[in-house]
Amino acid sequence: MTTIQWFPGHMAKARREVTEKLKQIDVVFELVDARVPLSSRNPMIDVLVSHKPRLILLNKADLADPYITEQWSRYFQGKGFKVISIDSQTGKGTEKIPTVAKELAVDLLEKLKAKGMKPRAIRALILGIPNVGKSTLINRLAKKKIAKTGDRPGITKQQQWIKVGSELELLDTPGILWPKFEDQIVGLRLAATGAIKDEILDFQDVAVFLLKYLKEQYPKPLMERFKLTEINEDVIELFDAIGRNRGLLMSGGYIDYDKAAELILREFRSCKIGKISLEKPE
Ligand SMILES: Nc1nc2c(ncn2[C@@H]2O[C@H](COP(=O)(O)OP(=O)(O)OP(=O)(O)O)[C@@H](O)[C@H]2O)c(=O)[nH]1
Repeated sequence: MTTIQWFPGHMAKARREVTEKLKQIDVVFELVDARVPLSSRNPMIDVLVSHKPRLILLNKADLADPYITEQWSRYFQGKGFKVISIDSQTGKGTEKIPTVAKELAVDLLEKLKAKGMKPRAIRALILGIPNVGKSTLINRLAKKKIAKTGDRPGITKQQQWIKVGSELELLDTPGILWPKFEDQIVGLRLAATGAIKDEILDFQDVAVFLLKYLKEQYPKPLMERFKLTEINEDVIELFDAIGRNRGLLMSGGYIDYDKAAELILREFRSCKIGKISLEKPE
């Protein structure tokens, strides 16, 4: 996971670097987390890449609620975007990317043709906030390990194009942009997915937020995973029940809330509670 601290200077620099990269490319692949598609978008993305055709990739779809991911696809399509839901780890869905990229660049290809030029490969850039899966997707499309997790704003390296089939080329370094910070709920959603480091937000707060959400939206999977006989309205009671059932006790028989919070977050992130989305379209 990234170590970037997004101070204003770093944001300005990331923005400059992305603007520089955009000059070389035809289409943008905006990568978001399918569990939190709006919270995991950069707040300035629409302004920054307004002049480029864009494909929205709902990544980590293997972890998200398929029914809600479908709703998100329709939501973004309704806003005029092309959308594909993908799992970059296994590659599921990624095979559709070259064809959709070509559809997006149709105007460009027409222009080249009109000028009597040969059609060339479409050039794409992957753009997203930290930890959303940019490197995993680049490696998947390249069919080998290319992107290092050390590729950070500020570390200059020779950029190269990766061939993805015969009609698509991908910049081997992604564009990294900062997440939204202004909204507490956005921060909690990002923290729950692991996009924000656990030291930044109190992880007990994050676990409480998650548990409140799960008890409202996913009571059945929650009960099954933690062998609960009922969903208690009081979150502390829920913590207690989970802690007791898993034997997370301190001396004196008190529940170890730190351990219980850690467990809830870990099991959510590793999909053990189920395929869960933390955000729904309005
Ligand atoms: N389950 C699942 N995990 C994924 C997927 N894509 C990426 N990951 C995991 O998410 C974590 C972050 O992936 P990276 O590819 O390092 O993300 P990044 O956007 O390059 O991150 P930064 O380098 O911090 O900007 C890793 O643990 C990946 O294995 C996916 O589609 N499904």
